[in-house]
Amino acid sequence: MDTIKLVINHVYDFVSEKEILQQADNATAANKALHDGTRAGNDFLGWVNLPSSVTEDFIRDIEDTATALRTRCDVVVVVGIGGSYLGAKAVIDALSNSFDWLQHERKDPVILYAGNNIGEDYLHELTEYLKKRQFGIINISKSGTTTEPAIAFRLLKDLLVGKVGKEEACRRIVAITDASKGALRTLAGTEGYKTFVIPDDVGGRYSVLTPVGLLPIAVAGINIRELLRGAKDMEEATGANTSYEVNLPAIYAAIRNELYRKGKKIEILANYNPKLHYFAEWWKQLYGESEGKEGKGIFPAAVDFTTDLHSMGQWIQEGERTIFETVLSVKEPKENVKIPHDEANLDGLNFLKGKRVDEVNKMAELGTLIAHVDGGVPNILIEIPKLSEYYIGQLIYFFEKACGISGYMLDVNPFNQPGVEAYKRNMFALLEKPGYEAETKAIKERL
Ligand SMILES: O=P(O)(O)OC[C@H]1O[C@](O)(CO)[C@@H](O)[C@@H]1O
Repeated sequence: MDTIKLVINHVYDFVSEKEILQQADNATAANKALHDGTRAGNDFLGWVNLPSSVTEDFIRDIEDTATALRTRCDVVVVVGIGGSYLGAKAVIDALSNSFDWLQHERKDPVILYAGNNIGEDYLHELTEYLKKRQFGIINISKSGTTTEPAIAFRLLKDLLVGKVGKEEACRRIVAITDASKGALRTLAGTEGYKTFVIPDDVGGRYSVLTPVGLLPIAVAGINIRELLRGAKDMEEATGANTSYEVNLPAIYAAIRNELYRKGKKIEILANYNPKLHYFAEWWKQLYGESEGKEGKGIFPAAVDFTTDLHSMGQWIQEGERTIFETVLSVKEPKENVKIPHDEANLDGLNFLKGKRVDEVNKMAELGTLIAHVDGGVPNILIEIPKLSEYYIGQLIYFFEKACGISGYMLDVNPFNQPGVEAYKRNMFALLEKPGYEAETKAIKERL
């Protein structure tokens, strides 16, 4: 299999090859536990064999539903928060034209997002824009009760029904939720929306290869078969019996845990391609919710280079030495743009004339890697041959698998997120939600 590559020699000044090899048993046992279901969170392991268990009927259903939405709508709004939108946005942004929404003669609908914040102006501006568009909605919530998407959906549904009537609105709304529980499942049943199920044993942040990610991605005109093929190849290459030396997620998980033990408490995911910005946002949720608990866990941060070399670059080079970097390096861009000659040469850059822009980017990448390692920042490099459905599929499964292994190596349950409830309880108490009377009284006394 042609594959993404893991380059680890730039951590050797901080973690030796021997120390990495010493983690073989630990990492392999953690990987095996994900397959055998013998550790905490074993009711959330549906993602492990997901790519290889997808059926042709399922893919057709997704593709047909996507075609129906594409036929009826110029704009499709994906309503969801956290794992219910980040995976789709990560893949769509990685594989689309950066100026997609400005293209006039489009064959694919514009994909917009709502329900991932409670910004009043955002919702107003979105609904104003949609008034003039033929739009549809993919409403995604595993629990079916999350406040942010529920508020956005109320507004968008009212707008759509008012604009095209109940019957046509029903054809343009798809609900993706739990098989039987939650408000969204009930609503979809009453209204007769087309629905897809988020499997019980797949948590939100591991759900990009379920309808949660696949439907919006297919609506955007991206080939989900290739995405799944990439993920499936990575699933096969990282099975329970794969030996540690060639099991990329196991090695990545082991290194980051060794670095953490040595005081590297923050991992910065860096990219040199602006299309990967949201991939890092997806990754941040995956690792942050999975590992940040019981007073433990690497803090996942992200930067877009070279943009952020002109802002965060100073901190990374010379700030507190508690960080390491994982760099996403795309080998081959899709296009070929050469730097032109300039007669006046006022910027002194004629020495670059005729060179590809990517050559400059690659030298910035290499120069940064050397500088950061010299400055005490270990670097892990993930080489991606090109931004395609196939390699993004590999990368998704690679990071999911590594996250499960890493969480088990850290000795936490990587599949729960109890801490997220704290803000919700306070918000509901402050909003005087029925049933929260005691909490309302208690919190108001603290104000
Ligand atoms: O799909 P739901 O149930 O609306 O949840 C959305 C997100 O909210 C969280 O549950 C945290 O509150 C995430 O884990 C999840 O991805």
